[in-house]
Amino acid sequence: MIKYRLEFILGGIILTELDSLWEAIQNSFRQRKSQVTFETLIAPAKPISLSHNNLQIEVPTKVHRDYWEKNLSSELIQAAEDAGFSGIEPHFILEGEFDPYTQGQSGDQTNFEMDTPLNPHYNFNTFVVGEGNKMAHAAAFAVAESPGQLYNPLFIYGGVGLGKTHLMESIGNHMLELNPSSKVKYVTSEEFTNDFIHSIQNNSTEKFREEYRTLDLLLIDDIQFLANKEGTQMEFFNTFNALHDNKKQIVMTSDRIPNEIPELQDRLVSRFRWGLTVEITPPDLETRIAILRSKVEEDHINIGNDTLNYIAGQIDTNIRELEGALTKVQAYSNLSHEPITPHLASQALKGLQRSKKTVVTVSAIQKSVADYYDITQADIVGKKRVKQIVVPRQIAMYLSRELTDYSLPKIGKEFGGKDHTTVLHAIDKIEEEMKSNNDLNEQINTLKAKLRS
Ligand SMILES: Nc1ncnc2c1ncn2[C@@H]1O[C@H](COP(=O)(O)OP(=O)(O)OP(=O)(O)O)[C@@H](O)[C@H]1O
Repeated sequence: MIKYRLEFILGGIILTELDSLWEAIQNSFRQRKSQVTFETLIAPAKPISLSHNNLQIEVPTKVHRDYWEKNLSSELIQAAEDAGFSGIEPHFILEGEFDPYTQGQSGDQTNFEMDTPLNPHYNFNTFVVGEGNKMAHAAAFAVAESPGQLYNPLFIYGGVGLGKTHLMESIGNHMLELNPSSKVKYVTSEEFTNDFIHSIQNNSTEKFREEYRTLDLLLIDDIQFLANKEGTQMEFFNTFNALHDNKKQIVMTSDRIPNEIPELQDRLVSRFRWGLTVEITPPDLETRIAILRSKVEEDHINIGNDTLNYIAGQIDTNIRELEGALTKVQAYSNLSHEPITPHLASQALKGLQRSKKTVVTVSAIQKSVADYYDITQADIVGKKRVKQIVVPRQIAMYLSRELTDYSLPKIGKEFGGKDHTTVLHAIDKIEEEMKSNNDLNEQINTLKAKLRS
């Protein structure tokens, strides 16, 4: 089961996002439910995988599944959100129902054979096209129709929760629809890294290469996390070349353009720019309303246009947050037994400030801080220990915590793979210094204002 987890190997210690999420969910239920409920109905559930907000949970019986679906789902989503994982979608699977072989996955210990299955919901039909994503959508569709022929690689970049993964997986699903025997693989760059590390540990690099270099379509998500990973970059370079030489399609996503990815080898940067680089920008109001409308129609939820307009007006950047807001309103209505109206939505979304945090990306913060202190973004995410760089780096970490929803480990990763304790230490240092240093307060306020404008 552990094979399906997202693993982050840091100096021999394996931390999983899934573990920390599950622990937070369990703690929340432990506090709020009676001991007997917890032990009988909650504790037997086991997390299986977390992939792009899709949380798969295994339960032993149908009774458990019904109970989780009817009584615990909303609380689970809220507990996850409180722990910094917004927009989690739980799926419950009966024990024994999940068969890795039927998922096209082998049962041996070699991690690279464990593909993350494509999410069937992520297809072109469910993707709402608007001003901010129409170019990316057109390019993705063209690539899905003629893989390897037009834009290779296709590089999609943009802020958090704007639909990069949805679009990328749509290419995979469309291609499989047109040609079911195509060999399609979706991985995050972290999964690629872990697969590679496992293949070295298991003396199976040949198998790894065979797996990756014979694909028709490689979808690789969040490529920015290849930053600082020399060995994996080299392997990816060779994988890229093998696929490209054979006219096999490569699609990548990132939160920034290739040359802004810190410590990415120049030869990779130049290859990433061989094809087409397209941006997804935050949706305008009309698109946000259209996304909400399509979601309620799909889920057969009865919500009036005035409420949808209200919700879309409240969340103006991140589509994952937008979907989370809709779920929150529904949950609020279910719990209070009141119909969904704009007034109820305003009550349900009272604590919205958290959502608005994600307006700014960590990369934008790093860039602003670097510009402000006249150093480079690479300095900010690098390892240099001189004071002129260390303090701005700590300020950037502090602002990342203040202005985004990122957890400490996630912030650490954005800063060249630093440990979460380093991030915590930086934040503590800045907070302490701010108590007595007016200049620093002023600088931080200026940066905040700039980033929020
Ligand atoms: N244009 C769209 N139409 C319909 N749904 C969308 C659209 N864009 C995004 N979504 C939905 O918003 C949610 C977040 O999208 P997705 O995970 O693809 O974002 P992302 O850009 O990959 O985020 P991250 O940067 O965190 O990886 C998903 O549930 C997705 O289906």
